[in-house]
Amino acid sequence: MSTETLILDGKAVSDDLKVKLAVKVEQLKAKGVTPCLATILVGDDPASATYVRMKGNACQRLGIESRKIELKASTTTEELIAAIRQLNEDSAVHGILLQHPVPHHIDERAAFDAIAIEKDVDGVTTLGFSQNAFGFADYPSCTPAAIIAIMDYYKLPIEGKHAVVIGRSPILGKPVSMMLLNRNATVTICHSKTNNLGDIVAQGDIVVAAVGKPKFIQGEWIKPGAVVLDAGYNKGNVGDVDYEACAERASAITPVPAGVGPVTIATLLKHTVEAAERTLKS
Ligand SMILES: Nc1nc2c(c(=O)[nH]1)N[C@@H](CN(C=O)c1ccc(C(=O)N[C@@H](CCC(=O)O)C(=O)O)cc1)CN2
Repeated sequence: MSTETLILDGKAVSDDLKVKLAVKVEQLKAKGVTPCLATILVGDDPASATYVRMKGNACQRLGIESRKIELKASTTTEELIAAIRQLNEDSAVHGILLQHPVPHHIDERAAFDAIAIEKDVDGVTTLGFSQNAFGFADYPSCTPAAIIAIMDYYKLPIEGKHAVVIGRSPILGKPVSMMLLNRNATVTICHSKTNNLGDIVAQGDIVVAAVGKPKFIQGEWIKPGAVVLDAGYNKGNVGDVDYEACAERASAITPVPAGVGPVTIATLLKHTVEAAERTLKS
């Protein structure tokens, strides 16, 4: 790795966010409101169970209530939607998180869209996505928001830069592309059918890896001085970026672990606290 390369420390960014959140949680509690996040886990995917547990633990550490809903793998779309509607109606619940992915037989889009917009702290509904695309979402999707938060924390410029996003998922590649566009970057979105991927990545001043394939982004693709953000969370805590090789050329890079991941969780907590604050205003 070049000695010049800045390691973008997600733990530092998330700790900074959490310090501010702890104050807000205390203020809310003094007013009789305990922020509450309901997490829904369907089935028994061990990685998903780990992520949900991490979210619950993070809530607990900050004094946010977390309510864990665990549904069996055979749950139908209708049953899942009924559970979500119950949480929509529960005034003690401020945010709802449905862990992705759900088992294949479930219509995940329909389930996401059953979440009331004011409780969509994970930014997964079609309406939330659209609001984010227009640039006025209360709760943009958490990993995209985490990527922007890391860039802002380190004062890395976005405006005028060419951002290359690899991945087009509805909770990551697409929303982060819109957020970068709304910050006046020129955005290229690449995906599994993109020809000459390496040549396109090599044009990026900012490279966001959200492809879901371990060590997929090669060092020789990276333009010298580019900022590399790795949103990958593959098995064994391996990112989408070949870290050592990319760090040789990048001016700044997020590691995995301790890069985008912790900020994603802190962002979810931030949105939950904001949702609780909004109930006092309405
Ligand atoms: N409904 C959602 N589902 C999923 C999302 C999401 O944002 N909303 N994102 C991913 C997984 N994910 C959160 O759910 C997630 C993955 C990894 C981490 C993280 O902090 N990882 C650590 C390493 C893990 C560890 O310490 O054991 C790190 O990078 O340092 C956070 C969130 C898919 N599903």
